[in-house]
Amino acid sequence: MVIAVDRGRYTCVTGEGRIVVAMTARELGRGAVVVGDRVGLVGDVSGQEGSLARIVRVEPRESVLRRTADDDDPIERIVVANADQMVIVTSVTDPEPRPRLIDRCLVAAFDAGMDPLLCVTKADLGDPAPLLDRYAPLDTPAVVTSLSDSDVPPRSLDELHGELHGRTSVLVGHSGVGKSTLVNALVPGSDRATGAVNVVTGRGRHTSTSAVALRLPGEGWVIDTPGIRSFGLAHVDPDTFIDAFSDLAEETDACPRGCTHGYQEPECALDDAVAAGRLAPERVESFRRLLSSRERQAGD
Ligand SMILES: Nc1nc2c(ncn2[C@@H]2O[C@H](COP(=O)(O)OP(=O)(O)OP(=O)(O)O)[C@@H](O)[C@H]2O)c(=O)[nH]1
Repeated sequence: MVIAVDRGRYTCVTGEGRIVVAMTARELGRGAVVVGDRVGLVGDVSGQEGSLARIVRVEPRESVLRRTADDDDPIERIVVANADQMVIVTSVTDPEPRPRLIDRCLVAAFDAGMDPLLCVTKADLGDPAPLLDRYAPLDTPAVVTSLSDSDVPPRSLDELHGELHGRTSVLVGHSGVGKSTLVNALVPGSDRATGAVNVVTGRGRHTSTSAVALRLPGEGWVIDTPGIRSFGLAHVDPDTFIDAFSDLAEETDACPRGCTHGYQEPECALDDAVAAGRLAPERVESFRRLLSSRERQAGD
């Protein structure tokens, strides 16, 4: 399994737990291997210092998390392969929660076939309830954490450990929400700032812009990703956005045929549901905003 990628060097962990650094065989092409990939290695797989193996095969992926930098960006990046859970990390404050980014992550998780988990951090700095309430109508599980010095040991991590156990979970979120802090608490000694990437570069600082996978104590993997500002969805058909808004999707059964549920729809059942108090207006607004921000393009 590939656990880190940095400047053409791929850090892999073998079935026996050996760390092997590899390059890719030329015929695989550039960018063919990402963190989370299961690969076939040949050559020097001793893992000894200075050794370099070669990746000659990438096993079929069970899932692929993609994103584009912007909604109109044709270049699609694969963030990780083979993750089965997306942990959407968002802080109560500092930085403020960004529901539109959360919604985008939910759409991306749905598209990739991953189970979403909401992780609300920095609960010591404010009340997580408003954010949790907003997402309560979805069936998305949520955990709350607070890792301040005054809350030692952080009891709340038990619940997160439970949700991550035995799974391959990718953490996504805006820069500064506390992903690295979480990883350091979840994987003792991981020293995220100098983590697996250090093995590759020999440098003291985490300089990679790609994801890094860390083995959880017990069973499972957690994959930390660099903080993101946006989650472009150029690769997702807007007709499927509604599927990630399961609270809204139920109501749209009553919509006229062909209704896109967007701002301009005269008879959309979402408006009736808001008027009747069954849906929060901000949830519908969130969905419509997302829909309108993503103009239709050829191939949708
Ligand atoms: N009060 C409080 N501060 C926290 C908590 N979690 C993280 N922080 C602080 O928030 C800041 C950002 O945390 P990081 O873990 O570096 O955030 P990140 O999401 O990894 O950020 P990027 O590396 O930019 O993606 C640090 O100063 C942490 O000490 C928390 O639960 N409570």
